[in-house]
Amino acid sequence: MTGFGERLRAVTDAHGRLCLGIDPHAELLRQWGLGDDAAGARAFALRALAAARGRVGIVKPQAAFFERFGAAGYAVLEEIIGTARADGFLVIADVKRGDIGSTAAAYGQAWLAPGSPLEADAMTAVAYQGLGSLDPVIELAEAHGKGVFVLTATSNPEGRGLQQSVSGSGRSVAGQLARDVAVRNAGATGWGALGVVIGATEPITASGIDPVLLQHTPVLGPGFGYQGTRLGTLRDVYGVAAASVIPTVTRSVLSAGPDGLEAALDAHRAELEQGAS
Ligand SMILES: O=c1ccn([C@@H]2O[C@H](COP(=O)(O)O)[C@@H](O)[C@H]2O)c(=O)[nH]1
Repeated sequence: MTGFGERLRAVTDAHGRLCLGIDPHAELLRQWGLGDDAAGARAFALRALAAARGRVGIVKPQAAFFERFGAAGYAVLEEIIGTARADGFLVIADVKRGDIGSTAAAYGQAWLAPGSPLEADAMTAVAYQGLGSLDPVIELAEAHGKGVFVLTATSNPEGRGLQQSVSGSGRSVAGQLARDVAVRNAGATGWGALGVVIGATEPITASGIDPVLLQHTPVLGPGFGYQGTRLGTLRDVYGVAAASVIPTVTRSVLSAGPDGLEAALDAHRAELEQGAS
């Protein structure tokens, strides 16, 4: 079985590292002339996938925007994840799940178990109950070539007080968590199956994260585009960890409307390439 890190590397080698978020916000559905309902979210997401084909290899549907529509929204999310995976996209389900271990295990089964209706390639998870509480999810992911991205330093400013506070170890909470994740990936030859989410809205060192540690840890990087950070500044934000970052853009592409998506994606890719060179 091919591990998640290797699968992620193959996709980024083929299509670049940019990840397109698929978030059917009510305002975007209106702007696109679609209903703010499950049918509108379906048309929106299918159009976004069509634009992404051949331009990016990774997509990140945000479950919240489908959950808004209850069972009908979940049916759409199932279809979108399945269609995207069948088309060869690597799908990161942005679900931000976490709980005591036995319940976390059920989240893992929902989003990562082969054959599950919502099976994705990776999911986002929350370690507020301790990184160890996610062990069942991480073990399930490793057994099936899947990935788990743990929120570490988020892009929203409200997270900083908690995430930058100094823990008993003398490190910031974010810095300690990043270190604990890196330790688990230490045996990997390339990227491991356990990633972190580190927002792009301020340099990662401000959160007490040592970028040198992240060589084997894939980093999901939201906060580019709509939240204000330019893709061209990737290196300034992540330092030596920049090579491990999967930068994510959502509203800054999707707000271009159904007829402007391809051009917006091409412009974002070009800006990322400039910054990476
Ligand atoms: O720290 C975080 C973690 C996750 N997100 C998610 O990423 C996208 C960002 O969308 P934009 O339109 O590019 O702002 C969204 O789904 C968030 O839930 C994040 O922004 N920050």
